[in-house]
Amino acid sequence: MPHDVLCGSSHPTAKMAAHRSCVLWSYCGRRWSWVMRCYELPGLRSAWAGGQLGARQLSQKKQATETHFGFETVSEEEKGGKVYHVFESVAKKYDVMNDMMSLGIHRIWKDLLLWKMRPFPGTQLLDVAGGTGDIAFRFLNYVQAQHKGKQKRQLRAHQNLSWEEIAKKYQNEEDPLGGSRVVVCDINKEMLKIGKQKAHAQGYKAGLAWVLGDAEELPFDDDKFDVYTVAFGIRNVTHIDQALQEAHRVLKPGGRFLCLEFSQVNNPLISRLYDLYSFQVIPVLGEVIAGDWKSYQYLVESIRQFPPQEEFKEMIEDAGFEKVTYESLTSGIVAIHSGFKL
Ligand SMILES: COc1cc(O)cc(C/C=C(\C)CC/C=C(\C)CC/C=C(\C)CC/C=C(\C)CC/C=C(\C)CC/C=C(\C)CC/C=C(\C)CC/C=C(\C)CC/C=C(\C)CCC=C(C)C)c1O
Ligand SMILES: C[S@@+](CC[C@H](N)C(=O)[O-])C[C@H]1O[C@@H](n2cnc3c(N)ncnc32)[C@H](O)[C@@H]1O
Repeated sequence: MPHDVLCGSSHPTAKMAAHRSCVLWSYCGRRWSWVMRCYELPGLRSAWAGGQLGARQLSQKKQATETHFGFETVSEEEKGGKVYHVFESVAKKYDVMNDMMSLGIHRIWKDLLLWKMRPFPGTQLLDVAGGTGDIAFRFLNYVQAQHKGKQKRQLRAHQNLSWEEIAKKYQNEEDPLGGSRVVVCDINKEMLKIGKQKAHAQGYKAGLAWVLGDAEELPFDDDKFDVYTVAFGIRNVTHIDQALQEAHRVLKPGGRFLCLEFSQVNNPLISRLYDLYSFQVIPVLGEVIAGDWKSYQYLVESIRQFPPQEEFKEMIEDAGFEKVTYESLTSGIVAIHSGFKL
């Protein structure tokens, strides 16, 4: 019964909670303890139990300072520190964990993000919550390959060049990226440290900068970037609406917002298997590979707290983006949302 009541509610927090309870119902069956945890969300328990105006007003006041960290209710001040600790703790094993958990599928999702972006020569990209640099490295590979292709086509077009002239053209090429640049911005020093080590080991140098910064308060001027990406990052931010407004602020008019994030699975059978896999396998892998069950428990819980495709689309529109669309991948395990600053 509470499930129906919550699903019918129009209050945003209740709507999100209703979504969560739907997810947990389908997974939990008769595991009442999990269902009860849904009602421990900010404000909901008192609104449900009290059912009186006073209690509701009180809970709404509480909502202003409380948020969630996975399935746990924490104060907004606490959340940032807890998220910081998670990524500080997993940084060294982050990349190997992603390959193990997804059997490499996360690489395909990240490639698809780049193919969707189709950066043009000279693109200025800001990759927020960029962590160990996966999106940035893909971007550099893409623009370098694109620039080489363009150079080859230009040379082929000049039929009568001597080999010396061709060699000279290659040697004089000052910028193999054709003016494109990427800034990786992340709040976590340890994640950036691993990213920089990877960049050094893999030979990425030009066109790449690492900046310590908060998605909610970006250390960049207005109208600076052509593209803003955030991959598996926005779910961890305390005030998602603020991060979206910051994305809008730093993009140039005409600039594009692209977000790759976990979303809602749309196939009931896959959803069941995915829930089983998430809750029974991922924390175990976290413990065995990274020696960190809790951080991977947080990962799977935070995925269930994140709004589904349509709701997140509306949040992006509320931040001022236009022509907002999304594409669900792998049955909705993840989705790529896109929007433009016009
Ligand atoms: C702390 O925060 C974080 C830390 C991080 O390291 C990363 C992130 C951000 C996240 C990423 C960058 C991506 C990370 C990727 C994932 C979280 C995984 C996403 C999951 C998938 C792509 C696989 C989805 C799985 C299914 C659709 C269900 C299929 C599952 C099964 C057939 C297994 C069902 C499980 C059970 C019945 C439970 C008992 C099973 C066992 C003990 C055997 C264990 C089996 C395996 C290890 C096989 C694993 C199978 C797959 C990966 C399936 C792949 C197939 C498909 C996609 C169809 C971050 O925030
Ligand atoms: C799951 S990782 C994603 C890393 C990378 N984008 C990828 O796709 O592999 C999430 C990242 O978000 C960062 N993060 C969390 N909260 C943040 C915030 N408020 N501002 C900037 N980065 C944040 C974490 O430090 C972490 O590096």
